[in-house]
Amino acid sequence: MKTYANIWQDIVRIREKKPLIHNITNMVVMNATANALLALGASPVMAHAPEEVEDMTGIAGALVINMGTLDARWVTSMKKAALHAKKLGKPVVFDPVGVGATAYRTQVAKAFLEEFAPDIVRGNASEIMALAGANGLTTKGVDSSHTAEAAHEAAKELSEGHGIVVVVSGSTDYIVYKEKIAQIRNGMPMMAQVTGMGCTATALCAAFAAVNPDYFEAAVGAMGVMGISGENAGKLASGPGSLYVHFLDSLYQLEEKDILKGLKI
Ligand SMILES: Nc1ncnc2c1ncn2[C@@H]1O[C@H](COP(=O)(O)OP(=O)(O)O)[C@@H](O)[C@H]1O
Ligand SMILES: Cc1ncsc1CCOP(=O)(O)O
Ligand SMILES: [Mg+2]
Repeated sequence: MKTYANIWQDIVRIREKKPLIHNITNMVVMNATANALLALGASPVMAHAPEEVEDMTGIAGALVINMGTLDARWVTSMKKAALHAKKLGKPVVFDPVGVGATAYRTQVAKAFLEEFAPDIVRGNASEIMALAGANGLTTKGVDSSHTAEAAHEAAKELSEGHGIVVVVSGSTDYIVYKEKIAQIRNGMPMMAQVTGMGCTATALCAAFAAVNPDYFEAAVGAMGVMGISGENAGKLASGPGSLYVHFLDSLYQLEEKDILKGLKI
């Protein structure tokens, strides 16, 4: 199957080009996602001042918009950066963290989706269902209370409605683009007990999108690499703390054979 070769080619490109990934992300995961991008081979920068986001997006290979710790000033920055990225044709990857938990998050996420049609949206099942659904669906916070299986119809609806790639993460990851769907069954359950793993998946989608203009393929690559690295880390970890450390090491040490032998797509 060609998928593994495409993924490996993208990893090689990321390691060679070290694309700058501009992250407007939440305060919980800044360090974790920067480390994961570095371990993969990309070059992260976290910058959210409205005075500089356009300049930063201008020199980046992709933009991550993550609404984990929202406030009004950050929303201004997110919109400015996204508008600029769209103008320049650079990929925008959106993580609607906690959408559905509060009216503010839901309003901001839906407005962002309508206004900018980000190239890739990555969320957990509850978030994708809340983003697609009527105003009624609520989420508990940032963790999912639904299975990814329950959300793939919602993902399809969002993808078709906005012409974007939608990723639902979980025990199986679903990557959806209109009528196309890929399922990845890598990873391990303890990944959900390390904060920032979802945000890391989103950041990796941006790194892959910076080197591969086929954003469906890019998202498949990112989720495959997340899952394989998580699985490899899980073999060495004794709890969430060591899982995180081994995850970074596994990402850094990825070899072609890990993709060839490990990818469950
Ligand atoms: N039960 C599970 N089995 C395997 N992988 C999982 C499981 N739960 C989460 N993951 C993986 O952990 C990463 C984060 O996903 P998830 O926990 O759904 O995101 P979030 O942190 O946004 O809630 C993804 O790469 C996903 O594939
Ligand atoms: C705990 C928390 N609170 C606001 S953002 C955040 C991090 C969420 O990260 P992830 O969705 O990757 O687990
Ligand atoms: Mg999340």
